Amino acid sequence: MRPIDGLTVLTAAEMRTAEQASGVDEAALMDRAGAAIAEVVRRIGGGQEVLVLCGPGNNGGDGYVAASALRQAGIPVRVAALSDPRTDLARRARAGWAGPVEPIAEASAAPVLLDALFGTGLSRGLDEPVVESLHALSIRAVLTIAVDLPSGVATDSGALLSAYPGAALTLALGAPKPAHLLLPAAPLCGTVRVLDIGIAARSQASVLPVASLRSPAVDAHKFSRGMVAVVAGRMPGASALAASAAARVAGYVLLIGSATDRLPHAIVRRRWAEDALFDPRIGAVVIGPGLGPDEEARAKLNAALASDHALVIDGDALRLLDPARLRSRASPAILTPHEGEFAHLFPDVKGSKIDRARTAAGESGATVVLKGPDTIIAAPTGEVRLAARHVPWLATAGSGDVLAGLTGALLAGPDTTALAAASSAVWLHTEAARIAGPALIADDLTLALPAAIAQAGA
Ligand SMILES: NC(=O)C1=CN([C@@H]2O[C@H](COP(=O)(O)OP(=O)(O)OC[C@H]3O[C@@H](n4cnc5c(N)ncnc54)[C@H](O)[C@@H]3O)[C@@H](O)[C@H]2O)[C@H](O)CC1
Ligand SMILES: [K+]
Repeated sequence: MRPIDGLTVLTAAEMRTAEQASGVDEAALMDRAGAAIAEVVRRIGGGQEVLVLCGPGNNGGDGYVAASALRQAGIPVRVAALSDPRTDLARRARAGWAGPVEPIAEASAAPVLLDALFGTGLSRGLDEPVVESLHALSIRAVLTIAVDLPSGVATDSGALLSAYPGAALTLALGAPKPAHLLLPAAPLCGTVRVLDIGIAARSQASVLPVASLRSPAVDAHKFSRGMVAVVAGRMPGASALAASAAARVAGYVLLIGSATDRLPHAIVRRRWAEDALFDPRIGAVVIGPGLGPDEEARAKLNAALASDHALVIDGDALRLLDPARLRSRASPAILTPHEGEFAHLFPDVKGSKIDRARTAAGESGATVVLKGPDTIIAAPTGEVRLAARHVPWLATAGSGDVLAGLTGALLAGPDTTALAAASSAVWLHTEAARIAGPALIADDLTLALPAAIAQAGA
């Protein structure tokens, strides 16, 4: 049983391909899955009675195998089914279960509820009477565990096809799926752990790994650690937050055109001028936090786009940007839109959150950080990282400005890529929020960054 950080994420179709490519007989895979599920249930169920709910497909098949293994281990276990099994594999698993099978509507509750109704094959919402039984049994259970996925969530989009009571634990088979990470499904999964069933998972998507940062090299100097220019605008507090966050990572932070001097003294200030960005030592420019919507903002964005620098484009600058202008630039760009900004930037891009982020990155040639409780980072290559953790306290003014500054600082650093910089920034941002704790304000995030950076190994 493994935590999901850094693991490859598979869609339902990719899971089927991986299963076929594994060379392992399908029945053997189901036996492994069922045995692994039973082992976890036995360990954490404390010997209490288990009720296994089995659906008609192979998710139900996993349930029958797990029930048989639990019974063999001496755990009291009952099985309730929706209908007879409909796949050969599930029929085989059902045949291996020596006990009775109750109709789900008549089943009485047990302290441990194992939901093996539907997995990756769910194609529509569960029938209403089934939803009602599931809720009634879950309310009376002490512990609800979902096999592979909570029954009712769409594997690839995380959409909720029918109401689900919520599991404490979801045991993902072989690999995490998008629904384990995307809203609204993700919180209904509870803790997600992966059971290894001997499948090699390959795809371009993975769960955001724990950031891995190195301390500065022994011979580091401030410029070799990275120099960031933060372009200020009409609301100086926002760029001050971005610069303050950047200063925790970069060796040198230049704040350009800011009207506030309420800043750490470590941040160097300069007036805005047409040539303000003409400094070859600049490793990345952050533009957007507090920039404003006016002509001056437009001129600053034009200057940033005309420069050779790597860019982090956030906030107000996303309202002014034509993403087509990024295509001709040689240096990387990172866009950090929330859903509203994304819709403004890419009005024709539709699909699941993963599809949209990936298409936008492919079209613009930029790395796209589509922010939200289920932040997704997509690179133009099609690579995608899905954030696994979220701290709701991050929904506060200035939080995005801190992320933009942090992203710029990491992008300006040595030996990195836009995808790596954005990934580490998102991880550090959440970790700083976790450390700052409830009722945080954005300023607290900058103060918590040293501890977050230490957690990332630096
Ligand atoms: N892929 C693997 O490596 C392994 C997967 N295992 C398990 O198998 C399921 C996927 O099984 P599948 O049979 O494809 O799908 P489901 O069990 O999710 O059920 C599909 C079944 O149900 C019908 N159906 C769909 N939606 C509904 C609905 N709302 N109401 C009624 N019926 C519905 C559909 O037509 C199918 O007949 C995967 O999640 C794993 O748990 C293996 O056992 C291990 C290897
Ligand atoms: K399930």
